[in-house]
Amino acid sequence: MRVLFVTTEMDDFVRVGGLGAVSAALPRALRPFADIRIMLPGYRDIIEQLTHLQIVGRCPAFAEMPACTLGRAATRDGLPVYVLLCSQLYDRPGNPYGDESGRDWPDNDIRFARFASAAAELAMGSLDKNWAADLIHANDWQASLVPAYLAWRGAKLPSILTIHNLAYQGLFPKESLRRIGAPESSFHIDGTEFYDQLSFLKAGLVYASHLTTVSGTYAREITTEEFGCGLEGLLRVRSDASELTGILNGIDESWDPRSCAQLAQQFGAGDWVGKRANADYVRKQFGLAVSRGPIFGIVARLVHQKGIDLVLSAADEILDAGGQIVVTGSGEPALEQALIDAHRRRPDAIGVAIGFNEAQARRIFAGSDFTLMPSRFEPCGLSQMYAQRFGSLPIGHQTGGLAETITDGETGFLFTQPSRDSLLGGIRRAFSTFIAQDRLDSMRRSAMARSFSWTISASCYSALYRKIASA
Ligand SMILES: Nc1ncnc2c1ncn2[C@@H]1O[C@H](COP(=O)(O)OP(=O)(O)O[C@H]2O[C@H](CO)[C@@H](O)[C@H](O)[C@H]2O)[C@@H](O)[C@H]1O
Repeated sequence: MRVLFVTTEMDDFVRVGGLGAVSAALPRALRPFADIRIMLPGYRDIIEQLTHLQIVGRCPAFAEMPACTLGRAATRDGLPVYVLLCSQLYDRPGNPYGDESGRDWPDNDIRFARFASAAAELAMGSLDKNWAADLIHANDWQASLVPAYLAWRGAKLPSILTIHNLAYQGLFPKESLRRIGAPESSFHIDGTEFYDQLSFLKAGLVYASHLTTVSGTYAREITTEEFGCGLEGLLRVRSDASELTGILNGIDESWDPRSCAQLAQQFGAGDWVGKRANADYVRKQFGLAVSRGPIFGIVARLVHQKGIDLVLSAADEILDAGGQIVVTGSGEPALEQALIDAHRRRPDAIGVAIGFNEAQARRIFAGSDFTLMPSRFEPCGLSQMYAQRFGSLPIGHQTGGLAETITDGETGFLFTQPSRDSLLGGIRRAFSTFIAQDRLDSMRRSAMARSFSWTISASCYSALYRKIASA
C-alpha cells in the first residue's frame, strides 16, 4: 500500500516540538507495512541538508498561490522524502511557522495551502509520473487542507488526519478562501467556517475520511466542551460514527541511558551511582550548588499549555524543601523571561537553558530525579516517556496521554487538577519517595523497564490504513 505522510516538521531536518519526533519515528516504524513517503515544505534548513534532490514535477500557480516544483530525495536510511520547492514561500530564516522573533508569517494561509494542494496533487498521481498514493496521512492544521483539496478536486482518495494538538487551528480571515482557491460554498458551519473565520483544522476534521489523535484519553477529551476548543460538536459526531480513534505515540529506541552517547556517564537500572554522576554533571553545567537533594527537570515547549507558570508558583516550596530545578526549552517570550528571572533570583537552585538541543534534553532526563509535567492538557506528551526511560519519575497532570503512560505510585505521580495546590501534592509525594530509598529504587526500576516502542502504534496505524483504504 502506498501512503503519503504529510507533515511540516521532521526531526531529521527541522524540529519545533513533538510533531517532529513523531514524523521522524512513525513513518520508519510503518515501513514494513507500507510504501510510505514523507512530504515536507522546502524550508531553507531542509534544502541545505538534502543532497541529490531530483525535480519530479511542477505545480502551476493557482489562485494567489505561486507556482512551485516538487523535489524528491531520501533520508540517510533511505526513506523517500518529497520536498515542495518555492523559495518565495519557504526559503526564509526563523522556524517553520514564524520569523526569528516568533511572529507567525503573515502569509501562512498561502504557505500551507500551497503545501496541502501540492500534496493532494502528488497523491492523485499528477506530480510524480512514477508514484501516486493509495492513502494520505496528514498531520495537524498545517496539512489539514489536504483532504479538503482532494474533495474539491472530486478525488475519492481516502485520507487520515492526525490531531497532535487541537489548540492550534490555523484560523484566517474569510478573504483567505479566495487567496487559496477554496470554493466560497465551503464557507458554512458544516464546512470550513469557524465563527466567521476560515479554519484549516476544521476543514480537515470535516473532509478527512478518518480522524486520529495521539492518545485514547485525548480522543475522548476533545469531544467535551472543556477540551474541544469549540470543535467538540463536530468531533462528537465523528466519534459517534467511529471515525475518531486514539493511537498512543511511542518514542524512539535511541532514548536508552545504557547506550546514549551524549550522557556524562551511561547507566542502567540499579546503577544509581551512574545516575548520580549525571546529576552532578547537570549541577555543574548549570552552576547549581552542590547538593544531595532531588533535581526536578522540565523539558518542554515553553507555552501556556505546559503549565510552566504553575511550576514557577510552586518553585519556592521546591527550593525550601531542598530541591533544585533545571529547565530547557523555548517558546513564548514572556515564559522564557519569567524563567530567566527565576534563575537570576536563585542561580544556585534554578538552572535555565533557553533554546532546544536534544543532547541537553537527554542530559537533563538522565541527571534529574523527577520530571515536571503540569500540562493543562496533553494530547500524548513525549517528555514523560523519555523521563521514565532515564529513571526520572514524571509528576504529571492526569490528562490525555499523561494519564495513560504514567502509572501513579509505580512509575511516577499523577495529580488531578492543573493547579498549584494539586501540583504541590504530587511534588510532596515525590519528596517523600526520594528519602525512602527502597521505594525510590523500585519506582525507578519500574519506570526504566517500561517500553514505549513504536511497534504497537505502528500496527494500529497499519490496521487503520487497511480498513480505511478498503472502505
Ligand atoms: N523547542 C523545543 N522546546 C522544548 N522541547 C522541544 C523543542 N523542540 C522539540 N522538543 C522535543 O519535543 C518534546 C516535547 O514533545 P511533546 O510531545 O511533549 O509536546 P508538544 O506539545 O511539542 O507536541 C504535541 O504533539 C506531540 C506529538 O503527537 C504530542 O505528544 C503532544 O502532546 C502535543 O502537545 C521534548 O521532549 C523535546 O524532546
